[in-house]
Amino acid sequence: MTTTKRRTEPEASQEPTSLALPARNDGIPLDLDWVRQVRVNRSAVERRAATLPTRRTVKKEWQAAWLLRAITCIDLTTLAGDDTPGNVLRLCMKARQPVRSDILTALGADELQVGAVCVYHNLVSVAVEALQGTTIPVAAVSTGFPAGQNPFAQKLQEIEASVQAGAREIDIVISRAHVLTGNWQALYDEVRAFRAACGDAHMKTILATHELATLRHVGMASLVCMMAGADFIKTSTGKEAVNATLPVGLVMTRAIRDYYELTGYKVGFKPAGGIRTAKSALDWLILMKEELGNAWLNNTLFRIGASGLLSDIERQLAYFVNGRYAAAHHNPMV
Ligand SMILES: O=C[C@H](O)COP(=O)(O)O
Repeated sequence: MTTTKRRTEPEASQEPTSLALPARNDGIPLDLDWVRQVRVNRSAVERRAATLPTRRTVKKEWQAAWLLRAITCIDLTTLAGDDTPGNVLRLCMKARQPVRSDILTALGADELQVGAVCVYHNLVSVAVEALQGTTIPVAAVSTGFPAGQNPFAQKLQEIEASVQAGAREIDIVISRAHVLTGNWQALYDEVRAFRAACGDAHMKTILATHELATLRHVGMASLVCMMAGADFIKTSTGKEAVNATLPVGLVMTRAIRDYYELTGYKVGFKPAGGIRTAKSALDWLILMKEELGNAWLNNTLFRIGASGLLSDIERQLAYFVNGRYAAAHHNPMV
């Protein structure tokens, strides 16, 4: 993505030395000139995305270390019609101890936990209770997830109810119609209102990129959502026909870079949907390192939304430790 804007004074410290939370993105007034300047060269983006997985070879103990890092960035998710308090409880147990202790010990790793547990609103209180005594936040999908076709007032109430129930992170969906009709002011106002309703809860803004028609729209919507105060921008609900892809990730991370260079705010990135293999988790980590640098390689600025990824990562770690794959029942998901 190319834009011509640049921040005039670079921030003094570019790389964090600890995992202290970055300053929250307060947003800025809607800058329509900047939004309209966005251009995306689709074939260049696709070429670059295709080379990303080949740019770094991460093997052996380095691969194990990267996979452990990936686990700490997972928003461990269940968003199914047949979710019950029981399977959310089991998911929370997994979130507390995502990898078998014998494998962790063999890797010389400390205790490990995932980035968050992500559920539908009605199961927030179950997850909050199950995670008591940990620092793992509960994230709630909201605003008429996944289609976002509920009345606006109802969307605000849903956010407020999830925050009230203890969700510390809210994954909202945008109205795709605002993007498809070029109504950037409406998108800005909507996301700004969602951010106000979130209060202290961090807001991840789901673009549902596959439904935005073009990569340019993805870049424009990313910018508008950040201007409106998104703490994270997120690719997909996991329910679109195509979910997180590297070309979309490239456009969104470059929008994050442009926004940071102009405003000084670090906005996080969350690819979600269809990410199921350890190999793909490595690809996403490589994208983050290449496009945004080490500052974005931790769970304050990077999450992977996934329901099935952890099983494969645990399987690969077991292989690294034991030299053979464990049977599926040795690493149950829930
Ligand atoms: O936000 C997370 C996604 O809904 C998870 O999608 P997934 O089930 O394809 O991993």
